[in-house]
Amino acid sequence: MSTEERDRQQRGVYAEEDIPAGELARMAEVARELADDVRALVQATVLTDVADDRIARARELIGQATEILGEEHHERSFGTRFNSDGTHRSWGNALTGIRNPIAPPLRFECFPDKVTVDVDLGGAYEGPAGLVHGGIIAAVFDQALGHATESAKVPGMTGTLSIRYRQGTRLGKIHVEAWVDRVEGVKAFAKGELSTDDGLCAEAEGVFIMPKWARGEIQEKVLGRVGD
Ligand SMILES: CCCCCCCCCCCCCCCC(=O)SCCNC(=O)CCNC(=O)[C@H](O)C(C)(C)COP(=O)(O)OP(=O)(O)OC[C@H]1O[C@@H](n2cnc3c(N)ncnc32)[C@H](O)[C@@H]1OP(=O)(O)O
Repeated sequence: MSTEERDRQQRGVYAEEDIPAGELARMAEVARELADDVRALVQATVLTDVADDRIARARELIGQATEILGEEHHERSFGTRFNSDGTHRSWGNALTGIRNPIAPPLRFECFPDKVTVDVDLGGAYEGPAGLVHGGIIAAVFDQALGHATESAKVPGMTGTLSIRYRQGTRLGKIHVEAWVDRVEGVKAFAKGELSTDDGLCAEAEGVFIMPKWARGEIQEKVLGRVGD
Protein backbone atom coordinates (compact mmCIF):
# COMPACT_ATOMS: atom_id res chain seq x y z
CA MET A 1 0.00 0.00 0.00
CA SER A 2 1.35 3.46 -0.89
CA THR A 3 2.12 6.07 1.78
CA GLU A 4 -0.67 8.28 0.36
CA GLU A 5 -3.23 5.45 0.65
CA ARG A 6 -2.12 4.67 4.22
CA ASP A 7 -2.38 8.33 5.20
CA ARG A 8 -5.85 8.55 3.63
CA GLN A 9 -7.01 5.44 5.56
CA GLN A 10 -5.52 6.83 8.75
CA ARG A 11 -7.39 10.14 8.34
CA GLY A 12 -10.56 8.09 7.77
CA VAL A 13 -10.60 6.65 11.31
CA TYR A 14 -11.15 10.21 12.56
CA ALA A 15 -14.88 10.47 11.80
CA GLU A 16 -17.75 12.89 12.39
CA GLU A 17 -20.60 11.18 14.25
CA ASP A 18 -22.93 13.66 15.87
CA ILE A 19 -25.02 12.26 18.72
CA PRO A 20 -27.22 14.33 21.11
CA ALA A 21 -25.60 14.78 24.55
CA GLY A 22 -28.26 12.81 26.48
CA GLU A 23 -28.06 9.84 24.12
CA LEU A 24 -24.26 9.98 24.22
CA ALA A 25 -24.29 9.86 28.05
CA ARG A 26 -26.58 6.82 27.93
CA MET A 27 -24.36 5.05 25.39
CA ALA A 28 -21.28 5.83 27.49
CA GLU A 29 -22.90 4.36 30.59
CA VAL A 30 -23.88 1.14 28.77
CA ALA A 31 -20.37 0.80 27.29
CA ARG A 32 -18.69 1.45 30.64
CA GLU A 33 -20.81 -1.16 32.43
CA LEU A 34 -20.14 -3.82 29.78
CA ALA A 35 -16.38 -3.15 29.86
CA ASP A 36 -16.40 -3.28 33.69
CA ASP A 37 -18.14 -6.68 33.57
CA VAL A 38 -15.64 -8.08 31.04
CA ARG A 39 -12.71 -6.62 33.01
CA ALA A 40 -14.02 -8.47 36.09
CA LEU A 41 -14.25 -11.60 33.92
CA VAL A 42 -10.61 -11.23 32.87
CA GLN A 43 -9.53 -10.86 36.49
CA ALA A 44 -11.64 -13.88 37.46
CA THR A 45 -10.12 -15.89 34.57
CA VAL A 46 -6.58 -15.15 35.74
CA LEU A 47 -7.28 -15.97 39.39
CA THR A 48 -9.91 -18.73 39.26
CA ASP A 49 -9.29 -22.04 40.97
CA VAL A 50 -12.57 -23.81 40.20
CA ALA A 51 -12.89 -27.37 38.88
CA ASP A 52 -12.87 -28.22 35.15
CA ASP A 53 -16.64 -28.72 34.96
CA ARG A 54 -17.21 -25.17 36.29
CA ILE A 55 -14.73 -23.85 33.72
CA ALA A 56 -16.60 -25.71 30.97
CA ARG A 57 -19.87 -24.12 32.12
CA ALA A 58 -18.29 -20.66 32.25
CA ARG A 59 -16.93 -21.12 28.71
CA GLU A 60 -20.40 -22.01 27.45
CA LEU A 61 -21.80 -18.77 28.88
CA ILE A 62 -18.88 -16.71 27.59
CA GLY A 63 -19.42 -18.22 24.13
CA GLN A 64 -23.07 -17.15 24.22
CA ALA A 65 -22.12 -13.63 25.27
CA THR A 66 -19.53 -13.37 22.49
CA GLU A 67 -22.11 -14.48 19.97
CA ILE A 68 -24.64 -11.85 21.13
CA LEU A 69 -22.06 -9.05 21.05
CA GLY A 70 -20.94 -10.09 17.57
CA GLU A 71 -24.47 -9.84 16.11
CA GLU A 72 -23.69 -6.26 15.05
CA HIS A 73 -20.25 -4.76 15.22
CA HIS A 74 -17.86 -2.13 13.90
CA GLU A 75 -15.56 -3.27 11.11
CA ARG A 76 -12.02 -2.98 12.44
CA SER A 77 -11.73 -0.37 15.18
CA PHE A 78 -13.84 2.24 16.93
CA GLY A 79 -11.45 5.05 15.92
CA THR A 80 -12.02 8.62 17.09
CA ARG A 81 -15.42 10.25 16.62
CA PHE A 82 -16.16 13.95 16.73
CA ASN A 83 -19.40 15.48 18.00
CA SER A 84 -20.70 18.94 17.17
CA ASP A 85 -20.98 19.72 20.92
CA GLY A 86 -17.19 20.08 21.22
CA THR A 87 -16.38 16.56 22.38
CA HIS A 88 -14.55 13.68 20.78
CA ARG A 89 -14.42 10.06 21.86
CA SER A 90 -11.81 7.33 21.49
CA TRP A 91 -13.76 4.63 23.24
CA GLY A 92 -11.65 1.77 21.90
CA ASN A 93 -8.35 3.11 23.27
CA ALA A 94 -6.37 0.29 24.94
CA LEU A 95 -5.56 2.41 28.01
CA THR A 96 -8.49 4.79 28.40
CA GLY A 97 -11.29 3.49 26.17
CA ILE A 98 -14.56 3.19 28.05
CA ARG A 99 -15.59 0.35 25.69
CA ASN A 100 -12.34 -1.49 26.20
CA PRO A 101 -11.97 -4.05 29.01
CA ILE A 102 -8.24 -4.31 28.31
CA ALA A 103 -7.93 -0.70 29.50
CA PRO A 104 -7.19 -0.54 33.27
CA PRO A 105 -8.91 2.07 32.63
CA LEU A 106 -6.96 5.31 33.03
CA ARG A 107 -8.99 8.38 34.02
CA PHE A 108 -6.81 11.48 33.94
CA GLU A 109 -7.09 14.64 35.97
CA CYS A 110 -5.79 17.65 34.09
CA PHE A 111 -4.06 20.58 35.79
CA PRO A 112 -2.47 23.62 34.12
CA ASP A 113 1.03 22.18 34.47
CA LYS A 114 0.50 18.39 34.44
CA VAL A 115 -1.89 15.45 34.23
CA THR A 116 -2.24 12.80 36.92
CA VAL A 117 -3.86 9.40 37.12
CA ASP A 118 -4.48 6.92 39.93
CA VAL A 119 -5.36 3.38 39.04
CA ASP A 120 -5.38 -0.09 40.57
CA LEU A 121 -3.43 -2.62 38.49
CA GLY A 122 -4.54 -6.11 39.57
CA GLY A 123 -3.42 -9.64 38.74
CA ALA A 124 -4.25 -9.30 35.05
CA TYR A 125 -1.28 -6.92 34.66
CA GLU A 126 1.36 -9.15 36.23
CA GLY A 127 4.88 -9.50 34.84
CA PRO A 128 7.47 -10.72 37.35
CA ALA A 129 5.65 -12.52 40.20
CA GLY A 130 3.63 -10.01 42.19
CA LEU A 131 4.85 -7.07 40.12
CA VAL A 132 3.38 -5.05 37.26
CA HIS A 133 4.63 -6.07 33.79
CA GLY A 134 7.21 -3.61 32.42
CA GLY A 135 5.37 -3.38 29.11
CA ILE A 136 2.20 -2.36 30.92
CA ILE A 137 4.16 0.35 32.73
CA ALA A 138 5.47 1.53 29.35
CA ALA A 139 1.92 1.60 27.97
CA VAL A 140 0.67 3.60 30.95
CA PHE A 141 3.51 6.10 30.48
CA ASP A 142 2.86 6.30 26.74
CA GLN A 143 -0.73 7.28 27.36
CA ALA A 144 0.06 9.58 30.29
CA LEU A 145 2.78 11.51 28.46
CA GLY A 146 0.60 11.61 25.35
CA HIS A 147 -2.29 12.91 27.43
CA ALA A 148 -0.04 15.60 28.91
CA THR A 149 0.83 16.80 25.40
CA GLU A 150 -2.83 16.80 24.41
CA SER A 151 -3.80 18.67 27.57
CA ALA A 152 -1.08 21.25 26.82
CA LYS A 153 -2.49 21.63 23.27
CA VAL A 154 0.59 20.16 21.60
CA PRO A 155 -0.69 16.61 20.89
CA GLY A 156 1.24 14.09 18.88
CA MET A 157 2.05 10.45 18.28
CA THR A 158 4.84 8.82 20.20
CA GLY A 159 8.13 9.11 18.32
CA THR A 160 10.41 7.88 21.07
CA LEU A 161 9.68 6.72 24.61
CA SER A 162 12.36 5.94 27.15
CA ILE A 163 11.76 4.45 30.58
CA ARG A 164 13.95 4.00 33.61
CA TYR A 165 12.60 1.27 35.91
CA ARG A 166 13.95 2.15 39.37
CA GLN A 167 12.29 -0.58 41.42
CA GLY A 168 9.63 -3.24 40.89
CA THR A 169 6.07 -1.89 40.93
CA ARG A 170 3.95 -4.06 43.18
CA LEU A 171 0.49 -4.99 41.83
CA GLY A 172 -2.08 -2.60 43.28
CA LYS A 173 -2.52 1.13 43.35
CA ILE A 174 -0.20 3.32 41.28
CA HIS A 175 0.00 7.09 40.86
CA VAL A 176 1.33 8.64 37.65
CA GLU A 177 2.16 12.27 36.85
CA ALA A 178 3.14 13.56 33.41
CA TRP A 179 3.95 16.98 32.00
CA VAL A 180 5.32 18.72 28.93
CA ASP A 181 8.93 19.72 29.43
CA ARG A 182 9.39 21.75 26.22
CA VAL A 183 8.11 22.15 22.66
CA GLU A 184 10.12 22.45 19.45
CA GLY A 185 7.94 22.95 16.37
CA VAL A 186 5.81 19.81 15.86
CA LYS A 187 7.67 17.98 18.64
CA ALA A 188 6.61 18.02 22.30
CA PHE A 189 9.03 16.61 24.86
CA ALA A 190 7.18 15.10 27.83
CA LYS A 191 8.23 13.52 31.10
CA GLY A 192 6.54 11.41 33.74
CA GLU A 193 6.89 9.57 37.04
CA LEU A 194 5.14 6.51 38.45
CA SER A 195 4.99 5.95 42.20
CA THR A 196 3.33 3.68 44.74
CA ASP A 197 3.39 3.44 48.54
CA ASP A 198 6.95 2.13 48.01
CA GLY A 199 7.99 5.49 46.49
CA LEU A 200 9.21 6.29 42.98
CA CYS A 201 9.16 3.14 40.79
CA ALA A 202 9.76 4.40 37.24
CA GLU A 203 10.47 7.54 35.23
CA ALA A 204 9.82 8.24 31.55
CA GLU A 205 10.59 10.74 28.87
CA GLY A 206 9.33 10.86 25.33
CA VAL A 207 8.99 12.84 22.14
CA PHE A 208 5.48 13.29 20.75
CA ILE A 209 5.16 14.42 17.15
CA MET A 210 2.18 15.70 15.18
CA PRO A 211 2.43 13.51 12.06
CA LYS A 212 2.42 15.09 8.60
CA TRP A 213 -0.88 13.43 7.62
CA ALA A 214 -2.67 14.97 10.63
CA ARG A 215 -1.30 18.50 10.38
CA GLY A 216 -4.06 20.95 9.49
CA GLU A 217 -7.69 19.83 9.68
CA ILE A 218 -7.37 16.86 12.06
CA GLN A 219 -4.91 18.74 14.24
CA GLU A 220 -7.42 21.62 14.57
CA LYS A 221 -10.21 19.21 15.50
CA VAL A 222 -8.13 17.44 18.15
CA LEU A 223 -6.90 20.74 19.53
CA GLY A 224 -10.35 22.32 19.67
CA ARG A 225 -12.17 19.54 21.44
CA VAL A 226 -12.33 17.58 24.66
CA GLY A 227 -13.54 14.09 25.47
CA ASP A 228 -12.71 10.54 26.38
C1 LIG B 1 -4.34 13.77 15.35
C2 LIG B 1 -3.52 12.63 15.28
C3 LIG B 1 -2.28 12.53 15.94
C4 LIG B 1 -2.16 13.11 17.23
C5 LIG B 1 -3.31 12.88 18.07
C6 LIG B 1 -3.00 12.39 19.36
C7 LIG B 1 -3.99 13.00 20.31
C8 LIG B 1 -4.32 12.15 21.43
C9 LIG B 1 -3.19 11.80 22.22
C10 LIG B 1 -3.65 10.95 23.31
C11 LIG B 1 -2.55 10.22 23.89
C12 LIG B 1 -2.07 9.18 23.00
C13 LIG B 1 -0.94 8.46 23.63
C14 LIG B 1 -0.58 7.27 22.90
C15 LIG B 1 0.20 7.61 21.69
C16 LIG B 1 0.50 6.42 20.87
O1 LIG B 1 0.39 5.30 21.24
S1 LIG B 1 1.03 6.75 19.31
C17 LIG B 1 1.40 5.11 18.67
C18 LIG B 1 2.85 4.82 18.62
N1 LIG B 1 3.53 5.71 17.73
C19 LIG B 1 3.44 5.57 16.39
O2 LIG B 1 2.82 4.69 15.86
C20 LIG B 1 4.18 6.60 15.58
C21 LIG B 1 4.71 6.01 14.29
N2 LIG B 1 5.55 6.98 13.62
C22 LIG B 1 5.00 7.97 12.91
O3 LIG B 1 3.78 8.03 12.70
C23 LIG B 1 5.91 9.03 12.41
O4 LIG B 1 7.18 8.49 12.13
C24 LIG B 1 6.07 10.20 13.42
C25 LIG B 1 6.76 9.73 14.70
C26 LIG B 1 4.69 10.76 13.76
C27 LIG B 1 6.93 11.27 12.76
O5 LIG B 1 6.09 11.88 11.82
P1 LIG B 1 6.58 12.54 10.50
O6 LIG B 1 5.40 13.18 9.91
O7 LIG B 1 7.30 11.55 9.67
O8 LIG B 1 7.61 13.59 11.09
P2 LIG B 1 8.68 14.42 10.30
O9 LIG B 1 7.98 15.62 9.74
O10 LIG B 1 9.49 13.57 9.38
O11 LIG B 1 9.61 14.85 11.52
C28 LIG B 1 9.24 15.88 12.39
C29 LIG B 1 10.36 16.02 13.40
O12 LIG B 1 10.32 14.89 14.30
C30 LIG B 1 11.60 14.18 14.30
N3 LIG B 1 11.29 12.76 14.41
C31 LIG B 1 10.70 11.97 13.49
N4 LIG B 1 10.52 10.73 13.97
C32 LIG B 1 11.02 10.75 15.25
C33 LIG B 1 11.11 9.75 16.25
N5 LIG B 1 10.62 8.52 16.06
N6 LIG B 1 11.63 10.11 17.45
C34 LIG B 1 12.11 11.35 17.65
N7 LIG B 1 12.05 12.34 16.71
C35 LIG B 1 11.51 12.03 15.51
C36 LIG B 1 12.24 14.56 12.98
O13 LIG B 1 13.64 14.47 13.05
C37 LIG B 1 11.76 16.01 12.80
O14 LIG B 1 12.56 16.83 13.64
P3 LIG B 1 12.94 18.32 13.18
O15 LIG B 1 13.65 18.15 11.87
O16 LIG B 1 11.62 19.08 13.04
O17 LIG B 1 13.79 18.84 14.29
